[in-house]
Amino acid sequence: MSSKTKQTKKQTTTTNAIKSSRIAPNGAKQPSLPKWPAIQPLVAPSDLTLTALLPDQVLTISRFWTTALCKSYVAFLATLPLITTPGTPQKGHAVRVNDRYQVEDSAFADRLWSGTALKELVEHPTIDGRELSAEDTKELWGGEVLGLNSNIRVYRYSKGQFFDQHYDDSNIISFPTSTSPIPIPARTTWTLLLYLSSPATGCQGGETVFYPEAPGKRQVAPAPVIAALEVGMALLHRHGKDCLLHEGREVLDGEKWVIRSDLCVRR
Ligand SMILES: O=C(O)CCC(=O)C(=O)O
Ligand SMILES: [Fe+2]
Repeated sequence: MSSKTKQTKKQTTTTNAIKSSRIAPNGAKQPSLPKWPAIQPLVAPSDLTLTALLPDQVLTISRFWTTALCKSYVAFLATLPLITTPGTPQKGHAVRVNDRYQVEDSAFADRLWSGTALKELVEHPTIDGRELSAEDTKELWGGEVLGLNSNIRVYRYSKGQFFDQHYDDSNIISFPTSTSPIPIPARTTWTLLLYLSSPATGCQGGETVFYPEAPGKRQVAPAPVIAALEVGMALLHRHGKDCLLHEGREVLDGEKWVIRSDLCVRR
């Protein structure tokens, strides 16, 4: 078999999870979208809360997705055409060794936002039992939150793979809405990581570690903050100019699956 035929064969086997290609209003062919499974079963929003792993910087939501949902998603995500990132990164980018899949999917971003507890928890946050005022909420997220970035990223780290120390950039985007053909000018302010794996699914290592800065020149930096993997846990951390140096530690055994997006605020 020639390499071309091989490639075609591979593509047809991997596109089963993906809808056939779309045509944009201007007639341009757009890449196809995954047929994401239903986001259920879920825990009721009233049974979930935000916890500060590092106040004002790193927040988590345990059981954001149920174990059953994570399991069905991992089975689905494994059918997507994931691409192994090169070991040598672009200039200025962190060494990131994992398999990843990336897609612009505003409909899925919206399901992940309003079809789960996330919208409620972000719009009316209670952190460690403390309810935030509307003003504090706006300050926390860096503006009026519109929803999630349609840039959806899926990561699979196998044994030996990791994401070296780096900062996440804030991005300027156009936020699509169903109510208007004109998108809203927006920017991303916080990274969302949704963990689908943990030691309970056979994944060892792979923790996300944050390195807080020393409060002053002559002071020592606080100890690193370690987010241990938990199936179904969502983690939000500030990015852009307020991003802490962080990394995804090497996976020592099993696989680590993550879905990534970002919070978007009105510009
Ligand atoms: O996978 C992780 O633990 C970290 C991922 C990350 O830092 C990123 O997506 O920018
Ligand atoms: Fe990051």
